[in-house]
Amino acid sequence: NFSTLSKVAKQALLSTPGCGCQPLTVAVRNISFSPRQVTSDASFHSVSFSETDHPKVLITGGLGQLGVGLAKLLRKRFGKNNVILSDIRKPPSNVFHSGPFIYSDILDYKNLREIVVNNRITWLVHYSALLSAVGEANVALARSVNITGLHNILDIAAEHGLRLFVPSTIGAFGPTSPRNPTPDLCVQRPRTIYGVSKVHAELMGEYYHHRYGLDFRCLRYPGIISADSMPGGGTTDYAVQIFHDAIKTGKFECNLKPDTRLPMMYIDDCLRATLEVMEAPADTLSMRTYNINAMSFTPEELAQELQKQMSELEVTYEVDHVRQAIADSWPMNFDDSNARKDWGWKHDYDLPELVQTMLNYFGADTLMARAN
Ligand SMILES: NC(=O)C1=CN([C@@H]2O[C@H](COP(=O)(O)OP(=O)(O)OC[C@H]3O[C@@H](n4cnc5c(N)ncnc54)[C@H](O)[C@@H]3O)[C@@H](O)[C@H]2O)C=CC1
Ligand SMILES: CC(=O)[C@H](N)C(=O)O
Repeated sequence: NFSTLSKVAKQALLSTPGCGCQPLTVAVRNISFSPRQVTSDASFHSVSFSETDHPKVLITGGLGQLGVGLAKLLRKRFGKNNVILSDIRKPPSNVFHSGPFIYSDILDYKNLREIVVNNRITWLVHYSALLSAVGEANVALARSVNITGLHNILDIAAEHGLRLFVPSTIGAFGPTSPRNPTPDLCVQRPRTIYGVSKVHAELMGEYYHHRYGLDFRCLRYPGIISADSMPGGGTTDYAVQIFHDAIKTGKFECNLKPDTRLPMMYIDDCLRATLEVMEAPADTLSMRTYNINAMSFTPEELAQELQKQMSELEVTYEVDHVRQAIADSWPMNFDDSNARKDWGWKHDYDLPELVQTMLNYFGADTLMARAN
């Protein structure tokens, strides 16, 4: 009946909107229109930039492929002690000694809140996630980390007036999206838990922005290629592994078909884009979620570019059907014209510069030694 229904509805309104496990505050539970203690001008009780010289940044999931590099870039800009890396894994000693590191499990709402409060955090970069291939291998964990964890992050950010960056991905598109090129706004029906969770993150972040004034910023990254950090279990991992195997053995077995075209980017471009969009004045952002891109290539094209310098490199193909199906549903080319127009996005690395930079990192000496 109506009275039971309205009791249930009231209960739902009064319960915690975020993690579902820890109440935000007593005040939150008495305000049905907001997920947090205060509304849009939340920053009055947190530290704003005008009060400090620099933002105080927390990076979650910081020990993956991208976090350590981002911490390095942000520390150069804002000072070593203003950027805290966090993860649930034990940091290698060089990372531990290079700046502040803290344990943080994004599924633990109270732990997150304690870190944000004790360190007077003003920017949150949320990198924790399970990527596309590992996500398919463990859907329950991916759902929990990528969706429940994101809810905690959104509520913490809203409650404390933080500027929040959450990366999305080319994987947020699916087989019914236009693939060549894929614009910012189009059908998004991904077929992986990773993609579903990232569309959810985009929509929730934008909803919190419009509803509660959360300063949410999101870039859809292409596959990222780095030399000094390994990818965490995605579909684009081959484009990193090929360099390691080429240098070590002169051979590479690719798990995608030779003509699988995907958007890609060198890590320095990706991290710079992240800093640039975080620093962009709010009035330059006509959207809160942007595609960014640098290049698009196939395994065959990448191998050919490498073979220009390592003519003896042998590439064979042994297709992984899970990864291939994912790649076949993703964009082939990414339209990032809005990012270029609104906040001046411009990539530095195309395929030849990428390959040269990666080979330089691994050392011309190693290559020479192999050639002789
Ligand atoms: N690397 C790439 O090619 C791309 C990455 N992205 C996004 O960028 C972000 C960072 O990516 P990567 O560094 O490559 O990911 P990664 O898989 O290398 O690292 C993710 C990190 O999250 C941590 N993590 C897992 N569960 C956690 C929990 N409960 N609490 C705290 N941390 C937890 C892991 O320990 C790991 O260090 C992710 O959100 C990813 O979706 C988006 C597109 C491309
Ligand atoms: C493109 C991504 O999001 C990631 N590298 C993956 O392949 O899962």
